[in-house]
Amino acid sequence: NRLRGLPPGPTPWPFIGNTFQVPEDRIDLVINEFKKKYGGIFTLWLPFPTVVICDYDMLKRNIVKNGEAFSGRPDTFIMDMLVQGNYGLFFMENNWWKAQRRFTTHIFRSLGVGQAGTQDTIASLASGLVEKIDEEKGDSIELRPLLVHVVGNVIHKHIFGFTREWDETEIHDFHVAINDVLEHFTSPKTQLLDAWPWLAYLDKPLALGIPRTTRANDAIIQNLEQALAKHKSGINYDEEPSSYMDGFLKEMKIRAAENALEDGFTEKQLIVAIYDLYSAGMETIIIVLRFAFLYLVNHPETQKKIHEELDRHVGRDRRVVMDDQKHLPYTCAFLQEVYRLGYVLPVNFLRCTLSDVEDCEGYRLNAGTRVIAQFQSVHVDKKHFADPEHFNPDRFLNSKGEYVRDDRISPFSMGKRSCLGENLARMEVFLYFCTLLQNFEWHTDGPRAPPIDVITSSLRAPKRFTVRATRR
Ligand code: HEM
Repeated sequence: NRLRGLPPGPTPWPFIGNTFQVPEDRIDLVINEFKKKYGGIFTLWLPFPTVVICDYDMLKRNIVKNGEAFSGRPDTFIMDMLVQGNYGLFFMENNWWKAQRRFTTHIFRSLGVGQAGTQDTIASLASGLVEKIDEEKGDSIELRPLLVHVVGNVIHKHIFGFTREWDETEIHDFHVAINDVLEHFTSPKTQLLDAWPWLAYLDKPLALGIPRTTRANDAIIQNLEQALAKHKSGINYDEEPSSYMDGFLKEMKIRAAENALEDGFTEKQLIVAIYDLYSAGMETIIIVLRFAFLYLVNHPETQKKIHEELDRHVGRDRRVVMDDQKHLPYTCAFLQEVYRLGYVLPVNFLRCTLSDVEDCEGYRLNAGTRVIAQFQSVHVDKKHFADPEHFNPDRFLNSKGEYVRDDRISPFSMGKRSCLGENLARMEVFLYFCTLLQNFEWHTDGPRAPPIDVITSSLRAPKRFTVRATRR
């Protein structure tokens, strides 16, 4: 590291670097250990030298203030294997990315994301969810499959223009397949393949899971291609787009007429962009909501306060809307605490520098250096949060009981590559959570609350747990 002018870090092994010192099921915890030893910036060889930035001020100074330089994504073996290159919204690192990101933000806004349109979609799905939970009559329930349907349907509606019924299986099938694809997606072991692609032949001994990943990936692509073919045959180009797919196809047509296809408006890009939106917009939100209910039943005093607040400001008859946030400080503080401890990505997606960075905390990073903006470390940093492992929403209320939004909690990351779906995700989490609390009292399923145990792979989620809900 010294020879290359990189920040210090644990000694790498030849060929494999630090790969086996950062096991994927504890990667966030190991990074926090290295932070104690090396500080807020250090180098891990995975197996390419990768600069990890995990201190709040350092993240602000570099990832945010020098955002453009830190907005690249490296080429990876896994993306080549799955979609034969850097397509889609996550991993595109070329001039297309800006145009694609701008287009997606624009079309989402025109479809009502962050506004009344999406709020209505969520409200209608939430009332279906309440009915489903009612049918259980206080019996033991696992929230996950129910959430797959309602959360999956929101992104499905925005992408395809319609929702699916409870007895249709498409959304659940996608959910199963995407979880297979994501199993080892960001694992340091998978990154070994970036340097040594032939290691793919050692799939079994290295437990890389490649056959399962490719099987699930092929099924997803095939389904999306079929959906696209069906959609194309029914589209009316003269109408306002009612879905992402419509909007994209219309944009393709306009650009073809103007001979301006250079920003990547192709069918291949459409398929992978939908793949990204669908996968990013489903399991992440489900996990946050599951964390919310797990903490809720572990801290019954919080449920009482949220119920009181909802009864006082919303009542039990009208539906909850985003504007209610102003009057629900405790609920907002509770959810911010859930976002703090229930971070969904154990390790952030890889970035790389697009240009030479002369001074990154005293080090010079060449263009193309891999970087991890590890905001999760800040969430549990003692310097920022007293007793960080303890779940305590009160930390986000001031002396007047008002909610204080805290920039140090950044579950959607920061800088130019921060989450594109943040508004949609925050809306879903708030509306689904509040609707379920407005209608039900939540209990542990058994004498003791389920432990706060997590499973970590590319995503970090609570282990399976069940709860009971009784009508209020
Ligand atoms: C609670 C839910 C969610 C969480 C915690 C989350 C978190 C994240 C994080 C940490 C990143 C990586 C940023 C980086 O590289 O620094 C990201 C990127 C992204 N997210 Fe989300 N996300 C969520 C929901 C969504 C939703 C609902 C969508 C879309 C509908 C979405 C679409 C994306 C996309 C497209 C990117 C890539 C952005 C880029 O590279 O320019 N996410 N998200």
